[in-house]
Amino acid sequence: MSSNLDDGISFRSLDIDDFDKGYSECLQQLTEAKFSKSQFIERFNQIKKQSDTYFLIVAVDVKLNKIIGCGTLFVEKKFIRNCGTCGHIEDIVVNNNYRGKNLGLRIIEQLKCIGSQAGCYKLILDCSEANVKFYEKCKFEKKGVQMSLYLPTPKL
Ligand SMILES: CC(=O)SCCNC(=O)CCNC(=O)[C@H](O)C(C)(C)COP(=O)(O)OP(=O)(O)OC[C@H]1O[C@@H](n2cnc3c(N)ncnc32)[C@H](O)[C@@H]1OP(=O)(O)O
Repeated sequence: MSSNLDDGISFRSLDIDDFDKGYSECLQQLTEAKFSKSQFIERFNQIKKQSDTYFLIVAVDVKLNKIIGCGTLFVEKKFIRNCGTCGHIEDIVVNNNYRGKNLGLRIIEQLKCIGSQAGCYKLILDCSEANVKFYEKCKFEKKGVQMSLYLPTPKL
């Protein structure tokens, strides 16, 4: 998966070299996302083994060779809906300096396309009220209520 309109931004799958291109820094504009290079490589390799389940894409400023946006599609195989497949959109972020140029929209378009090819009957996501308008522009509609329960995580 790779696409490049003539604006110096390319879209492609996350690569093992992307730690050095600012993947963590990009994610830090969404939430806490500090991890070492070895943690990145370990997690990257775990994800890579499930290549029909995890689709992580990045937007790259080609001139700077720097990651300026990213997004994830997680594909869930279900029993309901005739053993249907549901896509979960996660961790969408565009670098501050590149917002408002339709990059977020283009990341979502890429994930929609991947979801469609993976046979998803729907794509769902959780977001804050502040991002509702953005996702409506991406043709999502408000449905249901988001609920969370944070669990104590074991120290590894
Ligand atoms: C499932 C999740 O991951 S939820 C978490 C979402 N990510 C974050 O909150 C991280 C911080 N925010 C960001 O990274 C960015 O602001 C994003 C990803 C939400 C949007 O990315 P951008 O590249 O700036 O959005 P983009 O330019 O593609 O906007 C598309 C349209 O939505 C509109 N839009 C974007 N954000 C907003 C907003 N917060 N409120 C209202 N409209 C918005 C734009 O004006 C544009 O409309 P237009 O086509 O009429 O001009």
